[in-house]
Amino acid sequence: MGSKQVSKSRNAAGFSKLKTAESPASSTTSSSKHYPETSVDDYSHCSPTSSSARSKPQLLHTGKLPPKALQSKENVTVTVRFRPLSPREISKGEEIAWYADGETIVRNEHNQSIAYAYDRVFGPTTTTRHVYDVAAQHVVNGAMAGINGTIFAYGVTSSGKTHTMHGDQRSPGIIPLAVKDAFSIIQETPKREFLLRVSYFEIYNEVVNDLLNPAGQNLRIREDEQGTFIEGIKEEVVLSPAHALSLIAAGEEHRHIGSTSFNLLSSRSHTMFTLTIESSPLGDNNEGGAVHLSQLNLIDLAGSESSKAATSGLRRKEGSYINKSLLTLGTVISKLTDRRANHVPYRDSKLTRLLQSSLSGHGRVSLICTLTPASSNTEETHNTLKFAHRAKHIEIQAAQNKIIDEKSLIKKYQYEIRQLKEELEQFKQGIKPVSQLKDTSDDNIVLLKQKLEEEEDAKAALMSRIQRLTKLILVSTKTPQTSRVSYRVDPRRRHSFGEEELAYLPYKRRDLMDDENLEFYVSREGTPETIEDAFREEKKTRKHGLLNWLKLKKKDKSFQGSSVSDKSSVVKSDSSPSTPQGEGSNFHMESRLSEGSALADQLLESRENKEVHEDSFHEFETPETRIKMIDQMEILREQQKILSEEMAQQLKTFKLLSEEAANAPQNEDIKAEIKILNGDIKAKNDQNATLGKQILDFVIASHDELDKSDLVQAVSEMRARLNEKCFELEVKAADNRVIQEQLNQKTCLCEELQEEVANLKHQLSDALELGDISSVTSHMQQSSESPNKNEEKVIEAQAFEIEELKLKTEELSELKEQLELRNKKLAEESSYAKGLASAAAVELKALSEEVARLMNHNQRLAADLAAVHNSSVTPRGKIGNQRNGRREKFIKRKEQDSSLMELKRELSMCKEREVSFESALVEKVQREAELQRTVEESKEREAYLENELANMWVLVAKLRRSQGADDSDMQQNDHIGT
Ligand SMILES: Nc1ncnc2c1ncn2[C@@H]1O[C@H](COP(=O)(O)OP(=O)(O)OP(=O)(O)O)[C@@H](O)[C@H]1O
Repeated sequence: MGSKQVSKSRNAAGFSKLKTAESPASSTTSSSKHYPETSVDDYSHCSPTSSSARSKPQLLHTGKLPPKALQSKENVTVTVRFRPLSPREISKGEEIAWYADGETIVRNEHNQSIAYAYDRVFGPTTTTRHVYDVAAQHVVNGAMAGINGTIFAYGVTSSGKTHTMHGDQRSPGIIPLAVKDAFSIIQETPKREFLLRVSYFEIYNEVVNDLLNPAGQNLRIREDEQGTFIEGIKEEVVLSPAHALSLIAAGEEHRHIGSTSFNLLSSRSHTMFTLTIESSPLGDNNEGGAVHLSQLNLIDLAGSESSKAATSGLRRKEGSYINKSLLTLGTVISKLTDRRANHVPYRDSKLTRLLQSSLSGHGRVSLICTLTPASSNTEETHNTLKFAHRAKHIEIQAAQNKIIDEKSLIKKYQYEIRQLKEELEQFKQGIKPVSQLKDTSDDNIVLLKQKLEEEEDAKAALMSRIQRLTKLILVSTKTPQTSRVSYRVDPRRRHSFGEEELAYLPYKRRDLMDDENLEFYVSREGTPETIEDAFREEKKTRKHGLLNWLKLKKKDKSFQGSSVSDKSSVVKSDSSPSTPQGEGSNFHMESRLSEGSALADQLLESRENKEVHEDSFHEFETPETRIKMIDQMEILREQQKILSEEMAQQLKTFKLLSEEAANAPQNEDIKAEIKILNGDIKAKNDQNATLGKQILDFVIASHDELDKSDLVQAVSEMRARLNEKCFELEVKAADNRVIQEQLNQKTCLCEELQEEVANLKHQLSDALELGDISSVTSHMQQSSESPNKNEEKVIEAQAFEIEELKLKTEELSELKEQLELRNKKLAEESSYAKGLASAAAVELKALSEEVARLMNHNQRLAADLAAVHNSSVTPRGKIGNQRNGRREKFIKRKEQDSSLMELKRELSMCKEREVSFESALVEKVQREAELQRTVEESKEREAYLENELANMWVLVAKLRRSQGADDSDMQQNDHIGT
């Protein structure tokens, strides 16, 4: 069984750099050079799909056609596959938003003018087998002929990618169909021999994990002059479709799958299954023939998730990684189709890094876009259609990779087989039959017998190695003459899966959560346990396919007691006699195993197989180990056969010797030979019995082990769930740690700022104490008293600088003092002016009151005067009295006039004083403003001086430090000097 670890495996480019391993199936280190050739010896040119697959899509609603230049080149094959509306969508009353209009057009139900054309559009009832024939078969054919190929499914979550790529037992997907087809092509190509190996990995949250080797986590993507590759990924040589499918099934166990609101078993990672194909012309003299090397990459992408998806925690994190990588894929495809773009961002995600060679290289690419017709997904479906439309314009050039380098793995094995055969031939010629050793003495006979045994051992080892290597190289069982058409394969090749192969496919993979189980899911929707349970149930159901098969096999064995290899022939597909690989799931049994197997050494084999046999009791948990079991059974049976053949030969010799002994009864040598031969035959008989027992034990033990496998599976499931929970917790813990760290950082920052403020305050107050300066300077002076003459000048300069700084500081301090004094004076003046102003204001107020009083008085007098004047106009009879009265009044009036004059004078004087007070007040206000300005200026000056002072402190500190460094240098120099 070819299980090996290789350190490197090329990616989609098909560039392979292989590394040594011990087992025959191991890859070898090689710097194989291969050159793409434009002449393609392809098995697919007669594919019915090729013509349609190469027509261009056109965006009908814009009326745009692809440029002419594009039409002349080969493009990515882009097909679109609708899935039916799911029962859940139907129950929700969803309607069809997009539909397949004929074989090449997708149209929008609500806006008929929006339509896209592709190489082929598959409706919801199309079978995966038909999708394979149209979208994948030509890529597989090319890969078998040395042209790299990549097939990938793209679409939103739950649109049917995994259904299309993996499928289930009722409807096998593109991957099993491609694997089956690859082996069929080998059967149909009798002129070449092939070596197939597989790798399987996932990209989960931007981390590459090996699905064939659980220890291979977080693998690195590396690049060299030949392209991108994954460092340390495991590659396994495969011998039959069942073997390859068993590896996928084992790998799927490790893939990240989780339940989302859209899909109960949603792929949370992108997976890439790579089949590496090497082939060379058949025959022993094929040294000159070029080896074809290619890779077939089968990719199941995780689905893009819309923002509508109500996810949280881990699922959201996964979703964002998935969306980001798919977005990058979209950007890369846009750039590849935009002739003006000079940079394609392949490196932005691991997915695009690994797809780089496929998208930009010399291989065939087929993109299958899966769609849900549901109206709730209209926008997402439209985006997928646009993505598919862009992808159609990527130009590719299919070319065959031919390796000229002798170090290709198949060449290496072929060379080794030749060498071993030659060695074996030499051995055969070197071993003399016992009957030729008549003249030798007894001692010599013992020695010769020993030598003979050793040679037999070596011969057996050689045989065993030849067998193993031969088993790895796959050849057609058909002779070139019986082949229908050499190098051409029937385009309508059909793949019927044997029971054994189907067992590796999920029984009913990822059925919609709304299928038969819909009610169960819907009725209790929202409760996490329910979803969990459903998820578990679903996973269990998925495994039942394999488990049932194993149980079935167990029964078969107990009833029939026949070997597994026999069983494989029972599994031969009678349903399709035209399908070569359907004729036997153990393809390797039809390889060149039988060639020269008659002389295998049973001793060595039985020793090796005893170990294998014992180990194998613990290896029934996975399909992979089951394959090992089948192989080991085969080996045991093969050994039994070889042993029987050898015993028959020895019996023949024994018969001859007995006849000789009867003719010459005196000949002791013959008797001795007979004795030895007898012993040998007995030993072989015992070994045969042991082998029989081992086979029986093997069958019995496998029964028990198969029962245990249920338990083992349950435990591994629990373990997987536990791991998932742990991972979730880890993610949460990591989030918490990040938040905690951020909080700590903020607190630290706050503390630092507070410290800085305190420091600045402190420095300012220190700077004000000038005494410090002198102490610093004196310290500097002290430390500057260095004996080192070389440094004297520097120290002097520094001392001078410090002196200067000191002077400047003093000057500044004086200036500051003066300014402070001036400030003080100005402040005093200002307060005095303010006092004056307020006094003036009070006086002004008093004066204005006085003025108001006088004016009132004036008015009263004026009123009196008017009254007097009125009364002076009287009759003549009263003239005498009146004359006296007039005089009195005249005198009175005169008096009043003079007092009025006086009042007026007083008033005008008051007014004058008021004006003068007012002008004095204005002057004072002006003066005050001036003083205020001066105060401001002084403050500014003061701030400036403080700043200067702080700068000087910084300078002083620097000088101090440099002085310290100089001192330590000097001390060091002194130290070195001493
Ligand atoms: N063509 C189809 N015919 C019938 N059922 C289909 C078809 N395509 C998908 N389905 C069903 O739809 C469901 C979701 O499909 P699947 O798991 O393949 O989606 P997906 O795109 O791989 O989702 P995710 O990206 O979440 O992994 C499954 O139950 C599947 O059986």
